Amino acid sequence: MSFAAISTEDKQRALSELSEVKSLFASKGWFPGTSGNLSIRVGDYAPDEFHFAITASGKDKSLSTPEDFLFVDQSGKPCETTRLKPSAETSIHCEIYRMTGCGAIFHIHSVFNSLVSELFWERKSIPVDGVELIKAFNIWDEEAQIEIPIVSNFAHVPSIVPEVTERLDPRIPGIMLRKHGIYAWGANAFEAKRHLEAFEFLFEYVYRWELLKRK
Ligand SMILES: CSC[C@@H](O)[C@@H](O)C(=O)COP(=O)(O)O
Ligand SMILES: [Zn+2]
Repeated sequence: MSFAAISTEDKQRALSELSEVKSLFASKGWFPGTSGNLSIRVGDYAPDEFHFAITASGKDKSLSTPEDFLFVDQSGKPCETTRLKPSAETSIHCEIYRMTGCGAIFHIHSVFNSLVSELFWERKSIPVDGVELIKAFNIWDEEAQIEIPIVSNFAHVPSIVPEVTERLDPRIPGIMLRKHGIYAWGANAFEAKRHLEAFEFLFEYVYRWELLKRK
């Protein structure tokens, strides 16, 4: 499906959902120092052709302006003429959409997600054992145990992508970048938000529990 074939209503809906999520996450302090990026897919999906709206790079994400978002294609190229630059991390969004066919991807930096990414770096994943909020990922096993993958954080963002390809676990709707932040996704914005909120709760839990155990 070409970008032109996607209805204006669908594009507008994606932009207003992004705007709503951005304000909410900003109110939680989830975009310190212009960090973080958000995207929502529009139109039909095929692994080799899809489109999504994404936050423009380097903006103060606690503000609402007419220049907050732009549309890009599956290779991260803008779909329309614009002076806006897509997020510096667009290639990671492209790869997650390509691999999962999801509908929305939200990325934030927080102190707890950065701490646990380093705490468990040698293990290459963050273990979570039997915490109720694992159910937010649609994992309903009694005392479920999950591992959230951690990948390297390189200054050259495209170099991060092959590790995402290798480590993404279809059962877990998130991947952590070392000492950087979490990417969470879902079928739509509602689900991606639920997943991100659950991850952040679990990271704080895991961090505090590790400290208690080590006392
Ligand atoms: C300003 S520090 C954060 C950035 O380096 C990056 O990790 C980030 O999340 C935001 O980049 P952006 O290009 O605005 O999407
Ligand atoms: Zn980031």
